[in-house]
Amino acid sequence: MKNLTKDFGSKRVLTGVDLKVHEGEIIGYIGPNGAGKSTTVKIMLGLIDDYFGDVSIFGQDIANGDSTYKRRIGYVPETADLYENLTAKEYITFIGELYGIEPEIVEQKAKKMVQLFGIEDVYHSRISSFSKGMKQKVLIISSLIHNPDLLFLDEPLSGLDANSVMVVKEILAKLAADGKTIFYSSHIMEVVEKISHRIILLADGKLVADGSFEELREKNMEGSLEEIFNQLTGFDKHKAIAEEFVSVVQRDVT
Ligand SMILES: Nc1ncnc2c1ncn2[C@@H]1O[C@H](COP(=O)(O)OP(=O)(O)OP(=O)(O)O)[C@@H](O)[C@H]1O
Repeated sequence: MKNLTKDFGSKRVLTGVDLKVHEGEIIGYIGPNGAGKSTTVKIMLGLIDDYFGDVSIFGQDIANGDSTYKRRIGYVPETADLYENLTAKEYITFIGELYGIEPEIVEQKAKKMVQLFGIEDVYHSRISSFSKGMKQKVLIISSLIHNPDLLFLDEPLSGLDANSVMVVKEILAKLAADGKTIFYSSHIMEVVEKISHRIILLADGKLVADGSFEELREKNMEGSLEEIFNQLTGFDKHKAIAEEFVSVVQRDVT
């Protein structure tokens, strides 16, 4: 991205973002609510096209009208509209076929991936009957079924149990070792700290930090990523806010 700038009406939500990402990197993509993370991801996915600046993916300017680069991208959105009337099998094979995979191949892959995620019992059930974690597994499988080179994950572990979290973390490490590039957006700093090779912090539409966790710590920032996040975003009021909030909760309601 070069000088990426985006306005929604009169509001500037991204201001001159410059970013170069390499193959095999797991990028912890973090920032306060409303910082502009989803907006940058949507621009890279081609879902928002009226922006200023340049965005190139796989060496190609995404504004050149050729959208074939999207075939090499996988995406787990924070909130997804799954077609819940479909069964897991129908949904995953539908997504796979949209990416141009042969039906027999997508079915074989889907069956095996569902089995590895421990949801084979509900493979033929409608997604509407699934728990949150089961839906999340369907989303993760769908994002990977076409073996993408670039992955955008927004709170991908949401709703997953502790065992499944371990499996997904291992999958991401393995994919990155195989040269896949992963944008990992999350507000769970402990996980971002552990899995990211590089952490990028966006605040108020600007890039305010970029480096490995160790590099961020060396730059006079102490403690965990959560504490570094607090320092970089100038936030130290959590206790005062919590106290005031509880005092409002406790006000008489009669
Ligand atoms: N379609 C839209 N129309 C107008 N404003 C928008 C639109 N989409 C996003 N915004 C604004 O752009 C800013 C950045 O939003 P964005 O969703 O990119 O933030 P985010 O970093 O992903 O936040 P979160 O962590 O809460 O998901 C916010 O001020 C938001 O209100």
